[in-house]
Amino acid sequence: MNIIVTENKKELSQKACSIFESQVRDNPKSVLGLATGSTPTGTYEELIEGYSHGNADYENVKTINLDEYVGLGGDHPQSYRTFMEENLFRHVNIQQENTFIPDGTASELQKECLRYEEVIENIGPPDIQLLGIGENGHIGFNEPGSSFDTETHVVELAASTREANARFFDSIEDVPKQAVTMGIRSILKSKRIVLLASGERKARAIEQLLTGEITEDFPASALKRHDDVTLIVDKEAYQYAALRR
Ligand SMILES: O=P(O)(O)OC[C@H]1O[C@](O)(CO)[C@@H](O)[C@@H]1O
Repeated sequence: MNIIVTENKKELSQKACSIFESQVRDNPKSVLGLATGSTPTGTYEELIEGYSHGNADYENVKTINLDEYVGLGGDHPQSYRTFMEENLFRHVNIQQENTFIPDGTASELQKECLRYEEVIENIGPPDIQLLGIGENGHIGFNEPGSSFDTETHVVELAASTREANARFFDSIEDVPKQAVTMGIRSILKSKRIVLLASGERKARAIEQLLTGEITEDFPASALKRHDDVTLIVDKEAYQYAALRR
């Protein structure tokens, strides 16, 4: 795993942005795997800023997102579709029909999972996948204990994940209990992976990722089985790992 340690989240976001912009400049028809959560928002801000300076053209880019809450339609303020529209899509010249996110309101969720996996097969796999990491090591919504063999599937969210994400909702009761997420196997299909971690809150997870074993109890550890992963981590998130390396 290639590791880039930055001073702060701003620098982390700039590094991630420049990797994604290079990808799009090198291949204007790139397929980008995208993530939600608060960590990548800085990267999206940098991409929007870069777009305004002509750094990259998204006209022919396609995007595939990791996950969506079950029960939230694309127009729900907390859906990941809305998150992506607000944080990136509507600010660059990406075509709406080129953006793919699971449908959390599909009446038959199992069919939706199969359909989404076909999207990954047919449109993707992503040339590059952006990932955040949960405090418990989750990637996408693959919680500890998830099989490394899963493709897109429905998950029950861990209480800790619902608590962590409650800040985006009026109350914890409003946080959905399930999500549709790309599985670990789907994520590992990406050609390159860029994992971001920022802040003290992620320091234990990064320590475990870099010093622990590969285990389904810590989903992000599956990334060690991929041969092109870049971890961009700020000093705060790297602090415990730094002591042990
Ligand atoms: O970047 P954050 O908000 O800390 O979230 C970390 C991870 O948690 C999720 O938001 C899911 O809870 C992931 O999408 C994200 O990678």
